[in-house]
Amino acid sequence: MASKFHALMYPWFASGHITPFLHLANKLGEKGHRVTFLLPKKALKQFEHLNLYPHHIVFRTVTVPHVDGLPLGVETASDIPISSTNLLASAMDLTRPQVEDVVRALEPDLIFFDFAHWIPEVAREFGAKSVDYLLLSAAAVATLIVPGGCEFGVAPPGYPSSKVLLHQKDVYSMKPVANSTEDFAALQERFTASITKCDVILIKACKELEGEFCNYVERKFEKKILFTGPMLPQADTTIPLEAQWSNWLGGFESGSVVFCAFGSQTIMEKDQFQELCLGMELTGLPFLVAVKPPRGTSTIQEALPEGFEERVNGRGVVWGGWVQQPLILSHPSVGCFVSHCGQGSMWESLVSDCQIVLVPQIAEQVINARFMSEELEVSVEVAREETGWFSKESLRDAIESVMNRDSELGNRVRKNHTKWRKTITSPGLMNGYVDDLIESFKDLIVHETNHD
Ligand SMILES: O=c1ccn([C@@H]2O[C@H](COP(=O)(O)OP(=O)(O)O[C@H]3OC[C@@H](O)[C@H](O)[C@H]3O)[C@@H](O)[C@H]2O)c(=O)[nH]1
Repeated sequence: MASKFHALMYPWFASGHITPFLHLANKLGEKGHRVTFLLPKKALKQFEHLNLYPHHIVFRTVTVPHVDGLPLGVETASDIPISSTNLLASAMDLTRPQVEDVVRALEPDLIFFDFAHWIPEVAREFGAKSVDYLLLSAAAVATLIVPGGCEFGVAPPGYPSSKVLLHQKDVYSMKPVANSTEDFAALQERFTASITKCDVILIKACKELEGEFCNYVERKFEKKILFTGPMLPQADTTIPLEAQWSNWLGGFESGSVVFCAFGSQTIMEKDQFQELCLGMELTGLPFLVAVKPPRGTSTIQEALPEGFEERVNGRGVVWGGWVQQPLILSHPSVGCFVSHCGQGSMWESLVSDCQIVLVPQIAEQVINARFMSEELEVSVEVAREETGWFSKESLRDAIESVMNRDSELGNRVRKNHTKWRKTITSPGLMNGYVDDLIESFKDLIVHETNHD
C-alpha cells in the first residue's frame, strides 16, 4: 500500500464524540494521512475550527432525516435529552445511503465509527476496514461493555478492582439513557453489533493509567484491541478565552474559583439543579457554573433558587450556555473543577492543575468517577442518598474537602493528581502511541489487500 492512508470518520452526532474523533483526525493529519470527516450540516460550523490540518482533513456533511418523536431540525444530541438517544440513532441509521455514496466515491482504506453499527457491512462491501472507536475509559469498557459485564457490586473473575464497580445505590445512573427498556435494549444491541462486526476496536485509554483494565479488556474480547494512549488535543493558541470570562475570572485570587460543568448532554431535574446552586453558595467561594437549563425550563434565570442571584452577586455566576471548558480550566484563578466525569472532561481534569470533585450522571460516568476517586485517588465523588439525590451540604463538603489547604484528603488527591498528570503528559508518550497506532492501521489495511 501507499505509505499514507485515507480514513473516513463518522462519529455519533454529539459533541462528546465529534470532538475526540477530530482530535484523532488531527493526529493522523499531522502525520500526513488523509481524513474525510462526516458530520451533520449544523454541526459543521461548531466544529470546523478544530480542524488543525485542513490540507489533510476534509469535512463532508450529511442531511439528518426527520424521525417521529424528535423535534423538527434536530441534528445532534445537544438538542435532545439523553433519553432520546435511540431516536436520534435511528435518524443516523437513515443516513446509510448517503454514507455509502461517499464510500463508493472516495474508497477510503479505513472507516472509524461508534454508533453507526452498519459501518462494518458498508466497509466490507467497499473493501475498507472498520474501526469501532470506543470513547470510554478502559474501566467503563471492562464494566459495561465486555461480554457478560458486571453485576451490581460483584467483580467477575479476573476483574482488576474491587473498588471500580456499580452498586445498587447507583441505580439512578441507569435511568436517563433511554425512554424505555425497549430503547435501552436497542442501544445495547447497537453496541454489541458494532463490537462484534468491526475489524478492530480502538479504545480511548492509556495503559500507563489504566493498565490492569486494559489487560482485562484485551483478554475478554476475541478480537484485536488498540489503545489511543493520552489522546490530548493540541493547544490552539489562536483562540483566546472569551473576554467576559477572562475579565471575570481575573478578578479573583489564584486557584480560588470553583468551575462546574456537566458536558454537552446533561439536563438536570430542576430541584437537583437548585440544590447544586445552593451547594455552591454554601462554599462561600467564587464560582462559575455552566450547565443547561434544567428540565421543564428554557432559561437558567427562571430556574434559579429564590433570592439566589442577589445573595451571590459578585462572586457567583450560573450560565446556561456553552463555555470554553479547557481554557477555563487552565485559567490561573480556577482551582476546582466540579465535573460529571464524562470521558472528555475526565482527561481534561487530569491534565489541569485543578482539584477535582465528581458528580457523575450516568453509569459510564459513575465508573469513571470511581476509577478516579477510588483507584487513582485524584478526586472526590460527591455523596448521594439511596434515591440518587445529592444535597447541597454533600456538595459543599466535597468541595471543601479538596479546597481546604489543611485537608489531608485534599493534599492526598493533589499529590496523586500531580503524579498522574506528569505521567500522561510526559514527553514522547502521546506521540509514541500515535506512531504505534498508525503502524497497526497500516498492518490492518495490508492484511486486507493480502486477502484480495
Ligand atoms: O460548556 C461546555 C461543556 C462542555 N465542553 C466540552 O465538551 C466536552 C464534553 O465531553 P465529555 O466527554 O466530558 O461529556 P459529554 O457528556 O458531552 O459526552 C458524553 O459522550 C461521550 C462520552 O465518552 C462521555 O463520557 C459522555 O459523557 C469536553 O471536551 C468539554 O471540554 C465545553 O467546551 N464547554
